Amino acid sequence: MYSTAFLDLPPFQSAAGTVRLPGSKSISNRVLLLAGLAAGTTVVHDLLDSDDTRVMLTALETLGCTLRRDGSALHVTGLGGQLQQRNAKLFLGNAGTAMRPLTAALAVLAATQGGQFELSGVARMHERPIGDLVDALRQLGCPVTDLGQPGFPPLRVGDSGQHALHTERTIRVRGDVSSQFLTALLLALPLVTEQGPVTIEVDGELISKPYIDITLGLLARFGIEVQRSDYQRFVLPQGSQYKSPGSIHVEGDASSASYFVALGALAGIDQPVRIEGVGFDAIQGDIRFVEAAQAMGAAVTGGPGWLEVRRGAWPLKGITLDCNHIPDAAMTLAVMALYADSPTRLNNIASWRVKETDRIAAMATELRKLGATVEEGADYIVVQPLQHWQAATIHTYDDHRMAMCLSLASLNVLAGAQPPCTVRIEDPKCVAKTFPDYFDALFSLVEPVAGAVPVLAIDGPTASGKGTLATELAERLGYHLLDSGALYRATALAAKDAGIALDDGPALAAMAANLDLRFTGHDVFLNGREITHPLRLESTGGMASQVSVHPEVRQALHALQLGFRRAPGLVADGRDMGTVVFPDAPLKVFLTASAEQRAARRYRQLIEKGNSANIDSLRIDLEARDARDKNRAVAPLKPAEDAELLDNSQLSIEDSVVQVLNWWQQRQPF
Ligand SMILES: Nc1ncnc2c1ncn2[C@@H]1O[C@H](COP(=O)(O)OP(=O)(O)OP(=O)(O)O)[C@@H](O)[C@H]1O
Ligand SMILES: Nc1ccn([C@H]2C[C@H](O)[C@@H](COP(=O)(O)O)O2)c(=O)n1
Repeated sequence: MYSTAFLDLPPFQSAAGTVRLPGSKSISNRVLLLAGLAAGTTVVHDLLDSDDTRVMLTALETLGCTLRRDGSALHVTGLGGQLQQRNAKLFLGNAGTAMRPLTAALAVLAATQGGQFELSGVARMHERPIGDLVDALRQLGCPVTDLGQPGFPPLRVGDSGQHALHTERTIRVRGDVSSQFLTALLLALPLVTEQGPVTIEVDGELISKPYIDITLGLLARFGIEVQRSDYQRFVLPQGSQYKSPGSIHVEGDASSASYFVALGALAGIDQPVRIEGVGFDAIQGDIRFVEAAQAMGAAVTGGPGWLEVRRGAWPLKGITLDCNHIPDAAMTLAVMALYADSPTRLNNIASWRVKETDRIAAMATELRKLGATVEEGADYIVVQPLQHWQAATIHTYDDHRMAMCLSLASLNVLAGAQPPCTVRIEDPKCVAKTFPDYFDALFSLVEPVAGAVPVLAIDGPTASGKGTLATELAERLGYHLLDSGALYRATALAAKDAGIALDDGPALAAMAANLDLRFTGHDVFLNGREITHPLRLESTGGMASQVSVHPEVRQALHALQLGFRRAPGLVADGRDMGTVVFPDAPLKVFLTASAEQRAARRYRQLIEKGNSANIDSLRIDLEARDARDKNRAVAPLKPAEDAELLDNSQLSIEDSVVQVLNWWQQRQPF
C-alpha cells in the first residue's frame, strides 16, 4: 500500500494481464455480522482485509465473538444471539456496512437483554445519515439516543433496561436514501421473531435493490428465508434462527472489478485484462456494471469467477444510464466518459451525495481539474468527452473510489493527450477502505508511455549520503529504489567467491551478466546466500570500485539497472545515474560533502554498527576510491551537465530531502 502524501501516476498506454480481486466489502461485512450473531463457528474464506472489515472484526471481538485465523480462512465463533458484553464503545471508522447493521443488531439485543452500546466513527461518518434507521428502531421500541446531531452518528443504543419490543407492528423504513437501513433491519430482526413473524415495509422507492438481494441471499445461507413482496414488504418468519452454514466463501468485489473492466475497455488493446474472483455468476449487483461498460464499447467475455475485457468500440460511446442499481460502480463510468465520443449522463445517483463524501460534487470538481466539462445536478452528472487534457492533482476526499476511479485518467494518451499527462493522486492510502493493494495491481497491468516513468538520479562520491537520501526520497514519493553501487558490490563478492581476478574485465562481465541477485526488503541474496552484511563492508566498496572500471562490466550491468525503472517511478543512486544510465531523468542531483565530513559520517556509521574503524585510514581509503571513480575512462564520477549540485556538509538529512523534493516539485506540471 502507498502511504505517501501523494502518488504520481505516469501516463500509461496499454494494459494486459491478470488481476485477482480482493473479497467483496458488502459480502464480507454482512457475513461477519451474521457469523457473529449465529451460534457455532463459521469458517470464512477469502474475506476482504481492509479498513472497513477491520473495524467490523474489532467490534465483533469487543462484543465477545472469537476470531481465529487459519491461513487465508477466518474462523468466527458467534454469540448465538446472546450478549456476552452489555456495555461497549465501538469505533467504526467510515464503514457504513458496519455502522448501520451493528446499530440495528445492538439496538435489538440491548433492548431485549439489557445493555448499552455507543457507536461512533470518523468525522465524515458523523455526517452520514442514519435517522431513518433510528426511526425504525424506535418504532420497534428500542431506546436510541443521539450523542451528536440528531439523525447522525454517534449514537447510544439501549439504556441497560430490558424492553418488550413491538414486533407485532409493521416496521416502516425509508428506502430512498440508503438501502443499508433496510439491510440493517433484515440482518437484525431475525433476533426478535420468537413471538411471531416480523414485517418490514419500505416507504418510498427502494434504491440499490441489488444490495438487498445480497442481504437476502446471505440470510438464506444462514438459514433465514425472508418472504419478499416486490421490494416493498419483507416478512421474517416466526422462529427465524441464524444457522451457520459451516463455511462460506466471499466472492471478489464487483465494485472493485469496475476499475479493471474499465482498464480493459480503454487499454486492453492487444491482450485482454483478465479479472479473477468475480464473474457472470456474481451475487453482487455491481456485476451489472459490465453491461454499462459493454454499452460504452467494452468487449467482455466471462464465466463463473472470471471476466476478460478488451477494447471494443474506440473511442468509447457516450451513454445515458439510470445508475440506481450500480451506485458505487457507476462512478467508474464518469471517468470512462472522458474517453467517449459523446456526452455521458448518469441519472438517479442521489445516493452519491451521502457516501464517503459528496461524490457528485467531488467527481465534478476533480474531472474539471483534468480539463473536462461537467454538469452536475441533485441526482445526476453529465460528463463531456475530454480533448484538451491537463495534468492535475486529484484530491480524494478520504474516498477510496475517488482515488481508484480517477487513476483511470492516467490513460489520457489514449484519448490523444499531448503531451501525455501525469495524474497526481493525493492520499493514495484511502484505497485501504476496500482495496489496499489497488495501485500495485494497477501497476502490474499497465504499460507506461515510453520514457514516461520518471527517474530521480542521485550521484556523488563515497559516503556523501546518497543512499540515505535516495531511500528517504523513494519512501516519500512511493517510488522504487535502485542502489546501483550494490550491483557492483555484489559483482565483486561474486568474483571473490568464484576466484576471478578483479582486473579480468571479460571474466567479470560474463559473471555480472548472469548475477543471481535478489533484494528482499532490506536483505540481499547472491546465488541464494544472504550477503546483506558483507555487501556493506568498506572492503567490498573498495573491490566494487575496482570492478567498476571495466567497460564490459558496466555494460553487463546496464540492462539490469534499466529494469528498475518501473511505474510509478524510480530513485536511483550511484556514480553515473544521471550521466549514463538515466540521461533523461527529469531531476539529477550531484551530492557532495567535504572529505572530512564524509570520513566522520562513515566512521560513526561503522561504530554504530559495532565495527571497529579508524577515521584517518577511512579518509585515505575514501579519497583513493573517489580518485579511482573519477578518473576511470568509462562513466567516471562527475556531475551531469544539467545536475543540481547539493553540498550537504552543513545540512541535516531532512534539509537535503526537503531541498531535493522542492527541486522535484518544480519539475512537475501541477
Ligand atoms: N546530510 C547528512 N548529514 C549527516 N549525516 C548524513 C547526511 N547524509 C547522510 N548521512 C550519514 O552518512 C552516512 C553515510 O551515508 P550513506 O551510506 O547514505 O552514503 P552513500 O553516499 O550512499 O555511501 P556509499 O557511496 O558508500 O554507498 C550514514 O550514516 C548517514 O546517516
Ligand atoms: N553507478 C555506480 C555505482 C557504483 N559504482 C562503483 C564505484 C563505487 O566506489 C562502488 C561502490 O559503490 P557504493 O555502494 O559505495 O555507492 O561501485 C559505479 O561505478 N557506478
